[in-house]
Amino acid sequence: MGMYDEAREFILECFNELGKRVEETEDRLAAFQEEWLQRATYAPTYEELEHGARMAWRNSNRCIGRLFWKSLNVFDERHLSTPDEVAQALYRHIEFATNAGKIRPTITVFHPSVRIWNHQLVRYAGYETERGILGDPHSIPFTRVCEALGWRGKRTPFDVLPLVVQMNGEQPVWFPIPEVMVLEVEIRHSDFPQFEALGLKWYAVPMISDMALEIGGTRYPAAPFNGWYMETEIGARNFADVTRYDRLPKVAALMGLDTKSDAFLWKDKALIELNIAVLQSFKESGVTIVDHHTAAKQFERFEQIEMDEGRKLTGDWTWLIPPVSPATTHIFHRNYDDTVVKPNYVRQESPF
Ligand code: HEM
Ligand SMILES: N/C(=N/c1cccc(CO[C@@H]2CCNC2)c1)c1cccs1
Repeated sequence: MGMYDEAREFILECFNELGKRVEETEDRLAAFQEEWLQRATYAPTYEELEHGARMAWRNSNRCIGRLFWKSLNVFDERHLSTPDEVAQALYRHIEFATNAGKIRPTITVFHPSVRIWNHQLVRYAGYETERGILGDPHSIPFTRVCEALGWRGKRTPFDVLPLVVQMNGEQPVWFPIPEVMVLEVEIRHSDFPQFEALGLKWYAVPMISDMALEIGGTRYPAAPFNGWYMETEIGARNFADVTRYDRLPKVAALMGLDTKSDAFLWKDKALIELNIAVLQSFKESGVTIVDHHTAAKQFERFEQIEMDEGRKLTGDWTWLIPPVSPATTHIFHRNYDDTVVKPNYVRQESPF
């Protein structure tokens, strides 16, 4: 479908969902057609951008957190034209979304010529050293890019990477994130005092900055969005994956588990306690987080509401099931139509 039709169809769907009167819709369509004749492009109004960003979340097949799609906070920063202004808007996003731990799901939309090279606004650096890998292995390529641009990491396991902003395909510019702006949670476990000795911590707010927002055929390559974490993302993947922080053996050791045979299910015991530790620590620190059982129940309510409101639910089962105890959720026992509906958030090729 061409851009004209995609834009027209979006305006019709958006105005219908917003309960606009026929006259308003006709006026908007006339204005859109006039603009199309003049410039052959479609620039959503703020209202269309706000509702379009919310529809895109509602259409994110891999997202278990979609129940709250209507509450997304939308900042329109499409008028900014310098890297410094973009950096300031990103600082404002980080502070507003973090909200001292009471996390607010938020998106900031920049002009189509802006590109943010970070995978997430806050993420830890990764280094390959003679004595092995330090930090987050997933960040090794991007950390190299940051150091090539002049940034220098302290080489701790948790160095917060700088923001890297590119305008019009030009040379990217890096900006440090003030430490005071980055809320982090130290991981402890009430039943295992030695847990603290692992020195584990994680940042409070996941803010994806490398996906494009597509609305009515218009693409925004820089549209960072955040929600809050589901604990398994940190406890079962970031800390547990062998290709990430790989901490299960250390957790098993402090729990005094016998790790000589897989059949003792020591990895499974360590995994559960690590996820309990993440949940306890975030809750104790007053930082919003959701467990995978509650998240699945919220998603079930989302499924029901979509049915009630006459929309066809789409989803990607392989991502919707949690990585811990998936078969204890309703998601595991049903299937989902993975059709891609627009507006949506789409992956884009790496800029480096
Ligand atoms: C409010 C709390 C939220 C929770 C708990 C949540 C949870 C999740 C989880 C667990 C994943 C899978 C991530 C992975 O396995 O790596 C995911 C994917 C995703 N979420 Fe959500 N989410 C939330 C809010 C949002 C918001 C606000 C947006 C956008 C406005 C969003 C858009 C997406 C997208 C696009 C994906 C797929 C990413 C990809 O394909 O790489 N989510 N979500
Ligand atoms: N809780 C979250 N989790 C994620 C949501 C989307 C993507 C990701 C990270 O995806 C990476 C690529 C594949 N797994 C890690 C994590 C959110 C981030 C932003 C809004 S909610």
